[in-house]
Amino acid sequence: MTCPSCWISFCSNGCASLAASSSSSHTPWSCRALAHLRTFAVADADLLFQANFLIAALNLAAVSSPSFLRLMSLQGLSSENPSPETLNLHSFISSVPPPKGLECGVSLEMTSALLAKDKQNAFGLMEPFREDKERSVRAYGIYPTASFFNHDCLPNACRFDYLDGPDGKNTDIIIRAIHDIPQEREVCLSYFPVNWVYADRQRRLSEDYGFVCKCDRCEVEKNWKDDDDDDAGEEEGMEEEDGDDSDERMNGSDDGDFPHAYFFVRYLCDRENCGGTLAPLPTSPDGMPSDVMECNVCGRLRKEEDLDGDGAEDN
Ligand SMILES: C[S@@+](CC[C@H](N)C(=O)[O-])C[C@H]1O[C@@H](n2cnc3c(N)ncnc32)[C@H](O)[C@@H]1O
Repeated sequence: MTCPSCWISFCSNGCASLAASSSSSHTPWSCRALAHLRTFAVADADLLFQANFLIAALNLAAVSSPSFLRLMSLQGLSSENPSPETLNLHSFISSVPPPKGLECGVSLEMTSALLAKDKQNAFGLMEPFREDKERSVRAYGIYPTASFFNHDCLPNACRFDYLDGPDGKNTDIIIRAIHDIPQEREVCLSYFPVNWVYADRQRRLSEDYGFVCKCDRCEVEKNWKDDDDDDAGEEEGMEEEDGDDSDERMNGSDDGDFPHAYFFVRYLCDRENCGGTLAPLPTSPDGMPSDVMECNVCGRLRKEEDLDGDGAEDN
């Protein structure tokens, strides 16, 4: 179903009327802004996503001031030297009359801060996994509570979503522990697939999140030669590891150069082109932990005892 004013598509009439309700995403203001966006020369798809984010964020100021303030409280500051893309997006958004609640207009500082919050906090919900095709992002969302999770290149929790699952249109995300987490240990996610090599991880963390990662894994991998790095996430490299001593390696007590082999063998999905992370299904209603692991990308289920030879957990 297509909105006749801005030409945005909805999956059904119900979805369109929900979006058009007074407290939701498709208000008269956002419809006008989206129509204006169609006439504005936006250079590429990434800028278009960001322009859509700015419209959704500013619309939030009109429909729910507490939600907008919550968004503004998330990590991500305006830049002192805005990029040409930020200037371009600001020139678009400031050419739309501001929404209710922001009558004094949208400053360059606010545009820049909103874009930083988007970059540092948005979760990309992916289209369903297919072995023969690289997945692309299906939707972006900001989940302000989940935004508090910091990153670790060997995370102890991971995110599941079921956007195209049996319930349909389910935009919830679920964070599950990958293994038992010792008391007082921080719960961390990986902001991208765990099998990315050191250089790619550092680049993404520096460009999009503004920090240099010094986690245990990076401290080991920064000393690897480039060709070692290329092998890090590949199955051959992992399969060469002997499962019997991998607990010791995970604890860093081995002087080998792949102390995280245990994590890769046990918690990385080995399905072709998947790269997902495995975590146990939720506990049963009577509190019994599940021994079935689910992949957060392809959804494959596997019994814990089938994952490796020793079946032991170190935490
Ligand atoms: C989604 S937020 C995470 C929560 C944030 N630390 C907070 O207090 O609101 C992402 C930002 O947290 C910081 N961050 C996350 N993981 C980090 C890490 N391992 N080391 C340093 N900073 C990290 C970076 O500033 C990053 O841009």
